[in-house]
Amino acid sequence: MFEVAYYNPARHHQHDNLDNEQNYTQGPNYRPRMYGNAFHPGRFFQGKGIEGAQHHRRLPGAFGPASRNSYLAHTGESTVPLKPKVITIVRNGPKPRNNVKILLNRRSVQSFEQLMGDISEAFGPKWKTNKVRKLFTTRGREVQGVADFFRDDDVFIGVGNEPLTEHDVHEIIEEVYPDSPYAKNIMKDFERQKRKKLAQVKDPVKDIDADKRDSGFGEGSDGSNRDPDSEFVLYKGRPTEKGKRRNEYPRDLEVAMRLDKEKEKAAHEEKDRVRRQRMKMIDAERRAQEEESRKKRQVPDDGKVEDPFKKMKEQRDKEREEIRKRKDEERKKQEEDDKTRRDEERQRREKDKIDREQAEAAARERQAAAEKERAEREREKAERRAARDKEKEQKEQEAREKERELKEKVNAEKREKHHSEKQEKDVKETESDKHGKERGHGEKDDKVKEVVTEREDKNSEKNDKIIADNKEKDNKEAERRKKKTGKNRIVRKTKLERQISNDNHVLAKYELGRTLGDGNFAIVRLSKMKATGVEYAMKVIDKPKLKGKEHMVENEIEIMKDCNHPNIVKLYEEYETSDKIYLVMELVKGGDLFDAITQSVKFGEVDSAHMVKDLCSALFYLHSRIIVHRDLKPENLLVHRNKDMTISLKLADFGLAMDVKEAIYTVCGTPTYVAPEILSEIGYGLEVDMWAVGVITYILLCGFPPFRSPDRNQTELFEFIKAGEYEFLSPYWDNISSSAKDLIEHLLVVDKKRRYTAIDVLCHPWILCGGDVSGMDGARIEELKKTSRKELETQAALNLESYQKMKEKRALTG
Ligand SMILES: Nc1ncnc2c1ncn2[C@@H]1O[C@H](COP(=O)(O)OP(=O)(O)OP(=O)(O)O)[C@@H](O)[C@H]1O
Repeated sequence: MFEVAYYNPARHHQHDNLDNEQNYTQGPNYRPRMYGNAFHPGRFFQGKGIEGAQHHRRLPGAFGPASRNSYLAHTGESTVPLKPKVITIVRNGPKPRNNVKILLNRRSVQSFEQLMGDISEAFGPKWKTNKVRKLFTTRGREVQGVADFFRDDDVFIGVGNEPLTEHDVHEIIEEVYPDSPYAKNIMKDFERQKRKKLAQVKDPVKDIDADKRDSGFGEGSDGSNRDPDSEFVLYKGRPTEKGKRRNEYPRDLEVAMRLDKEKEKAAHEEKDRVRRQRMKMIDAERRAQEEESRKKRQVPDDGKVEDPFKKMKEQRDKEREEIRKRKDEERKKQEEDDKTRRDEERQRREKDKIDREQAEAAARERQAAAEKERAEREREKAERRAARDKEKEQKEQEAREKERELKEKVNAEKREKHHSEKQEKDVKETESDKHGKERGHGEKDDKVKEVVTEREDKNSEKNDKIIADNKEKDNKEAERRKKKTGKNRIVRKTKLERQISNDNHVLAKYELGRTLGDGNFAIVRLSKMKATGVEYAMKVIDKPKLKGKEHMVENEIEIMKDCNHPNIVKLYEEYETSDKIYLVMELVKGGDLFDAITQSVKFGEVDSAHMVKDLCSALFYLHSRIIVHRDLKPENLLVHRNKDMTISLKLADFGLAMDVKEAIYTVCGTPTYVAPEILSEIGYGLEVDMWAVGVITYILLCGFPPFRSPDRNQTELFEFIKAGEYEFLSPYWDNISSSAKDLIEHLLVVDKKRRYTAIDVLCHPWILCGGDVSGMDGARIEELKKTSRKELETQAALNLESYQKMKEKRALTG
């Protein structure tokens, strides 16, 4: 802290100058100011740069006496600028004007703005709404910085948004220096100069605008070319309510002071100018020297010695920057590439998806079209088949008619013959009677004649009785033969002999066991005759399922019951109930050949040859009776395992079998085994079975069929069959004998006339040698072939004869 020394020259004159004061500042509303204890030295305003301040808010005599410094400033005495000083701030505004005194310490002032804020605050609680925005000296200079406070002036005029007029300044000077003669002189001078200057100044606004940037303080205020009038620039304030600016200048007051100071300042300025010029020269000289030495040392332009580390660092930074840039570029490029790749990928996926969908749609359409076409074909086929079946039915009907007629004819002839024989006998008896009569019975002659005549008359009546008697005799004979052949020999019954029964009756006789297999219309079950304990295979046919195909079962039964061959499944009994037909058959325990192939995949040539021989033996038997099976396939060949572990086959399922009286056109069978002539619909016969033998033989030896469609396309398969296109695929056929292949080649022949018959097969060397021709002598084989053929042909003739006789006999017996 330091003490403030006050010097108040006005204090002694305050009462004396009241009138003058009034005269000088009065206006119509002038209110005389109270003087006296206007200054309170004990209170100072505390701010950052302000040591203390005394408020005088609208107190009478608000203006205290000016300090010595202020006085000296006006008298032109020099001051000590950086010492702490007390300054008076007069707030411009309506009278009485407020003022504050502030003790300023140059060192503790931080900024001009802060100081301005503190000054505003010093004017009391309403300072925020009535801020001091600018400060002027009593000479009209604007305070621009802190340094301005420490020059000659110690009284300043604080201005807010309101304008500061010349009149205001006059009033304030009068208030601050009420009794000073100097102030009066100033005013006079001011008026005089004003008049003079106003006359000289052509465009004051221009001058003011040019000069208002220069407050007259600080560095800029010492320019020698400056217009002296510019120092009178005052604060213009805001536009008036009417929007006009009040550009009024207190020049008159200041002119005198300015002129006084001008000379002094000019001298100072001249000194300064010379000094600065000298300094400039010295500075230029120094720079030149430095430049020279820098060049010598090759130092950089900034005048500093080049730092190698700094250079390295710069170099490194530069490199890093380049690397970073390069990486950025690479990254950007990579990102662009990735984006392009992703876009391409997405486009490709979308295209694929569209292609796939189109392909699927096209496939669906194709499939739908194919299905439609297939359905159409099936429909046409079914129509053709129905037509053929109808035709066949008619033919069969006709045949049955013929047969019945023939039977009737035969019966008539028989009856005729029998009748004539009887008559002959009667005649003979009559003759002997006649002889007897002649030998003593002559009286009876007339009676005999009567009897003969009577018999002749009753001939027709008796015929029926005789036929009935004969039938009875036949039945008795059959019964007798049955008893004679033993218990295991079951006499096969004719169709007429089918026992009409009920399920309970069958189940009372047979015990039904597990299912052995099933087909389209039937289920085959293991069964045991309760009385004997002998096992059979019981085929239980579902009649409702048969609807429309009853003739097939009739065929099957008709043919089976006439067959008696070791390689054909035997039929022993048949029962019919309201909804079922029971067929009691020979039991074959080894399952079917299909399962056997599935288990073994394929068979050796020896086993295969034996199986083919069995099959062809059965076919030889059937074919010699002119019966075609039409459904030869591994599923219908039952496997019988012999005690010596060899396999025998037994032919079953005669559902499609039939007598061949003429060419058959019915398309039937199983696709893999069907013969080309069935497909070509040119009419077929027994040969179709031999084609199937060829297919089965092929399968036995390699495990797969000769005609295959890779796409399981039946049309394609049939095309292969019709063309007879097959091959002995390597490596499967590499080790199979040419003899076996030769047999197959003679069976899978499209031309049915050139195709091997069952006799041909049974006489083929491969069959004759049991699948092993290696050790067989050629001549021996030829001899065997001949004898075998001869035997078979004879046998075939006998078979046919006996079959025909049997048929005839059956026809005769009704
Ligand atoms: N005598 C039998 N001994 C043992 N099993 C048999 C016998 N007969 C048939 N089977 C078994 O029953 C299955 C069906 O027999 P079968 O073929 O006679 O019936 P299906 O109804 O005529 O058949 P599909 O509908 O194929 O013509 C045969 O595949 C076989 O496995």
